[in-house]
Amino acid sequence: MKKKKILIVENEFIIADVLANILKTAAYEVCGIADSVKEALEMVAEFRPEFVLLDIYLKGKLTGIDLAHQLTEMNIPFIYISANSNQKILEAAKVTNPYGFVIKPFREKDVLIALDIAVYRHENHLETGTRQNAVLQKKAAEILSSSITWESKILEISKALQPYIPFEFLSFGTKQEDEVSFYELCFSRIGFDEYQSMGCAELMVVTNRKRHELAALKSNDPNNQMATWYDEKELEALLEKPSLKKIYAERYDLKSHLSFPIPLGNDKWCYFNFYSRRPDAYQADHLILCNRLQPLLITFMEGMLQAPNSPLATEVQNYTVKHHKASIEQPSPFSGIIGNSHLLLTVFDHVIQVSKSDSSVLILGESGTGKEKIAERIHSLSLRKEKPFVRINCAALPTSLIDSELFGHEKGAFTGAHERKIGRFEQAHSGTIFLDEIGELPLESQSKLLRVLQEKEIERIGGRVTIKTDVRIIAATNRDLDKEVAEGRFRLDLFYRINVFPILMPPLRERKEDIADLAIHFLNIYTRKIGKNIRGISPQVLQNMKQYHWPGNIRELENLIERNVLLTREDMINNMVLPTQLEQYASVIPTEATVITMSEGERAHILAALKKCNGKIWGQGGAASLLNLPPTTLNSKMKKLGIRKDFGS
Ligand SMILES: Nc1ncnc2c1ncn2[C@@H]1O[C@H](COP(=O)(O)OP(=O)(O)OP(=O)(O)O)[C@@H](O)[C@H]1O
Repeated sequence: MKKKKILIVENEFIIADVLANILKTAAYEVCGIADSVKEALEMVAEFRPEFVLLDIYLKGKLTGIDLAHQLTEMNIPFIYISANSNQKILEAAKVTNPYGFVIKPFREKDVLIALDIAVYRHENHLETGTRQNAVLQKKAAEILSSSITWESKILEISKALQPYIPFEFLSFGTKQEDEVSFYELCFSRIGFDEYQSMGCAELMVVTNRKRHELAALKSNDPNNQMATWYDEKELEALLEKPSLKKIYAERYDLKSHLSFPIPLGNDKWCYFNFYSRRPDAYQADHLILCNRLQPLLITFMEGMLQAPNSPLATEVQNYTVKHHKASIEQPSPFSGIIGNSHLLLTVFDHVIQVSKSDSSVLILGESGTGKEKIAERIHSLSLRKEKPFVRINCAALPTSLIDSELFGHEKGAFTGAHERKIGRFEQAHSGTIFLDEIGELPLESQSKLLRVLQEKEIERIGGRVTIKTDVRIIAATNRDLDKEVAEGRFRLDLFYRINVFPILMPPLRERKEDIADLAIHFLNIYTRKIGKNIRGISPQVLQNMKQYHWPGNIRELENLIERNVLLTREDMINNMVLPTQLEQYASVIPTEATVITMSEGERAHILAALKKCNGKIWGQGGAASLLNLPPTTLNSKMKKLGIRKDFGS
């Protein structure tokens, strides 16, 4: 095997020397030792290391964290080796997404295991990248050769990008050349595979503006020539002036943005402008991805220039887009998993992205958010779908039985082992094992599990032979594993090994738009099961359900619907007792003991804030900042609650 080239960035000579010796003995190639960011960058340029081990404090003003950001942009993986325990610095280091973290003083073993895990994770990352490119290339060729309309082709390529660059809204357009020409095509995501399209004609109707007015607004947008991302704050700053982007952001409640320009030759440019409702959907990683995808998209757009009726080649002014909704031709891979909120759609995108690979997946989220459901779906969409899916709940087994449950035992291995037992890993051979509640696994079993993951072989308890296993790992936990690692209850090396592809399940209170659909879904299930004829749930009950905070998430909602189906005597659920949150509102609304609904409480709260700010919403001293809400969210809440800007209602 080729020796991996490693650069050490460490200002303490003795430690650097010890590290170099450890690495050389383990057959790594140390291509240099730098003691400052400046020197490190020179060595990176000269030797192109495959990995960097870096300390946080170095010679000079710049730190290892500054270097880490640059390494990310150059796509060079790194591991921190540091004695720093300052929480703020550790947080800043974590944001740079290292491949590992070794704490000083370290043992030889710590460094080698961290490197081993980092190499595994990076290879996984590269494999995913190569696969992504191959998949996209194939997809782009299929789209180009298909006989669908021009705008459908743009939609299809945007959809193909969705798993890699997530968006709830996308505008595709050309650079604004003059005051008259104007070309924009927008897609708003309304379901997993459902998008609503808008062309120039619709934009004119929706915004109540003429073409030249839209053109003037668009000319206020910056013409980036490189992919650029904007988080919530940066987007707010970008949208201070009236512009087309501002209209989109306000109308669709968009919080972050990534502009991805594609050069078409002769100083012509087109743009894929991605927007998300999440404030932090785009990061530096996306710029690397854009860089990688740009050649592919240039080829695609060149193909599109040749396509019949290409608005890029013909007179743009004559072009209008028919309003259409993307049709769903195939059954959704997520049927049975209810919800259309953008947070859940992001989870679906991640599932699609990871399911075909063999990467380990770590599903994080509160209890009852659907982690197991997602784990099953990853398996059923994977190439292992015909093979076993074996679930084990690490919290449900007594410590003494975990090892024999996971790895099996031989007859007579311990008192009570009357028969040979095949463990779950063996049962899952060539399939998937789902380690639920992995955060509960005792430390001793964690070491054994790590060994199995590294060596891909197991030994039954009391057995002498090693058995090869080929098992894909999906783990889930509702614990904060970072904290568990920090407090010594979870092994750092195991954490890095399983945390290759994290998927975060949103709590129900953050996707309230899914509550009504879920409630109806469970109502249908339980009326059928229990044999009652209940037509629906009253709007008022649904409204109250939306105000509730659902600590038990979907499981709690499911149980509540089941109970209400049992209890209801009418043909409609008109009453539902929910644990109240009224105490929370009591301090906000100083009325007598009058019971008010949640929306009344929200309305009173907003009105009070508007009054205090004299009706000002945006900027400093505005109601939005007082309520700690983005102004766009406050605006849409006001619209929903029927509060006018002059704060009448
Ligand atoms: N989006 C969804 N649509 C329909 N049913 C769902 C959805 N998400 C979860 N459920 C249902 O909610 C219940 C809880 O889901 P699940 O067991 O997957 O959650 P979990 O996060 O694994 O919980 P725990 O951490 O407690 O094990 C299950 O009955 C599951 O079928």
